Amino acid sequence: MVVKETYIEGCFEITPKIIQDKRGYFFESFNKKKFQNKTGLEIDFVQDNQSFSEKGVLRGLHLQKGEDSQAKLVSVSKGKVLDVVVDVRPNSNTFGAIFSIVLSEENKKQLFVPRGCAHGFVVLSETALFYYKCDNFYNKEAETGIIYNDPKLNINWQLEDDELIISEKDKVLPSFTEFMEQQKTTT
Ligand SMILES: Cc1cn([C@H]2C[C@H](O)[C@@H](COP(=O)(O)OP(=O)(O)O[C@H]3O[C@H](C)C(=O)[C@H](O)[C@H]3O)O2)c(=O)[nH]c1=O
Repeated sequence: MVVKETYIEGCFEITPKIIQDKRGYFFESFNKKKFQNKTGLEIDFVQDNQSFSEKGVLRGLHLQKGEDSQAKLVSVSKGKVLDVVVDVRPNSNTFGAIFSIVLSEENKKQLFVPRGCAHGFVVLSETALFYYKCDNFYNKEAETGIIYNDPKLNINWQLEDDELIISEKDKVLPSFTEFMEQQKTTT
């Protein structure tokens, strides 16, 4: 597997080694020892999630706060998404950095999203099956996030606004500025 650290500190792009034979292909979608050797991180994933979405669905930008924060290993098993990470860790050397990458059934790439980063994706194919591992449990009370179209972040989601399908919950997420203000009061 090839592991490259992105320009967000602790966020890694992972390309698994695909073993082809006459029957098809095989790859290790996660190997704790190899992951630790390549990233230097010892991760214990405790929850796996899957979500299925139609084209234009945008989920995010989400994260869980405080001790409920989650690192995620995200991938796409069917279809194609644009995956986006925003470093909102106040003390990070890459605070405010935005990294985006296409994850797809075809490229089989994975992205490791460190704790404390906001994460989201938009579906570019007709449908997409999104699969991810988390190193902390879901806690609804700890959920927070940033509105997808925050003017300061100015993320290019590659689709027009009228193509996007967004949950009512995500439509009222705070702005980046409001989110950072909220962080100050809770830490
Ligand atoms: C995340 C989660 C949700 N749920 C329940 C809560 C709702 O009844 C339903 C849908 O939840 P939500 O609309 O928050 O799902 P997404 O919009 O896909 O949320 C995810 O989207 C972005 C991309 C992320 O990175 C996060 O992992 C996660 O927030 O599943 C659970 O039961 N367990 C869970 O771990």
